[in-house]
Amino acid sequence: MSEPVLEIHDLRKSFGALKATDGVSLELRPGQIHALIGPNGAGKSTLIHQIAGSLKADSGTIRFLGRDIGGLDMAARARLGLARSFQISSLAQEFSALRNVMLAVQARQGSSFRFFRQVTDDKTLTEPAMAMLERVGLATRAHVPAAELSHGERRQLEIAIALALSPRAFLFDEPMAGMGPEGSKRLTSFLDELRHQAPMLLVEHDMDAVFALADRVSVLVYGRIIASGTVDEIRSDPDVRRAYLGETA
Ligand SMILES: Nc1ncnc2c1ncn2[C@@H]1O[C@H](COP(=O)(O)OP(=O)(O)OP(=O)(O)O)[C@@H](O)[C@H]1O
Repeated sequence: MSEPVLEIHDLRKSFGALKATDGVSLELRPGQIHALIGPNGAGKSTLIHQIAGSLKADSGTIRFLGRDIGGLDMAARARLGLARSFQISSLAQEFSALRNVMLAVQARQGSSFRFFRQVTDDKTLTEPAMAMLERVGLATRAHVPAAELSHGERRQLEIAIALALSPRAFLFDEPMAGMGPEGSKRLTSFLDELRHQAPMLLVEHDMDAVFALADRVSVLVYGRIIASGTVDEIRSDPDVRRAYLGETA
C-alpha cells in the first residue's frame, strides 16, 4: 500500500483543563477522502488548525509527505502543498474572482504581492487562473467582485484558489455549510473528482456527503477518535451510533 501523504501521531492540545485534542492519530493516503465527523465541540476544527499550522499542538507529530512539519508555520506548510479551505475565507472581497485566483497563482510562483498591480494582464497569471475558474464552473463570473458572488459561487472560488496552489493534500472544514440541497449535490460530485488531484481530510456535518464520498471515516468525540473505518463499518458501529449517529444512521 502506498505511503501516507499525511500522518498524525498522538497529537494533543489543551485549552486550560479542556483536552480539545486528546491523543489523536490518523493517516491520509493518496487518492483518499478521509472524513472526520463528530458532535459540535468535539475538536474537529482544533485538529484542522493544528495540521494547517494556525495553532500549535502541545505534543505529538504531524508528518506531511514524509517530513515532520510540526516546526513550520502556516505559510511554509501551504508552500509544501497543504491547502486548507472554507471555514476561514481566504477571499479578497473587493477583487474579482479572476484576480483572487491570480493572487494564488502568483503566490505559488513565488513572486511578491507588491507587484500585483503591474501584472494584472500577465498571461502567465491570467491563463492558469482562468483555467482554474473554468474547472470549478465559474468562468462566466470571472470579472465579478468576490463580494457580489453567491454563497455557492464563493465556495467554487475558494476551491479554484486551493487548486491554484497545486496542493498535495486538501484540508476542508465544512465545505457543505450553508449550501442548499442542489449546491451540496454539485459540490459533492466535484469533491469526488478532486480526490484524483490530491487526497482530502474532510470535516463535515452533512452525512449524505460524508457517506457518499469518504473512503475512511474517523469519529471524534471529546477530542478522541472513538472509531475509524469504512462508511459501512462506521454506520454499524454501536458506539458511534450511540455517541453521534443515533438518529441519522
Ligand atoms: N481558542 C480556544 N480557547 C479555548 N477553548 C477553545 C478554543 N478553541 C476551541 N476551544 C474549545 O475546544 C473544544 C473543541 O472545539 P472545536 O471548535 O475544535 O470543535 P468542533 O468539533 O470543530 O466543533 P463544531 O462542529 O461546532 O465546529 C470546544 O469545547 C471549544 O469550546
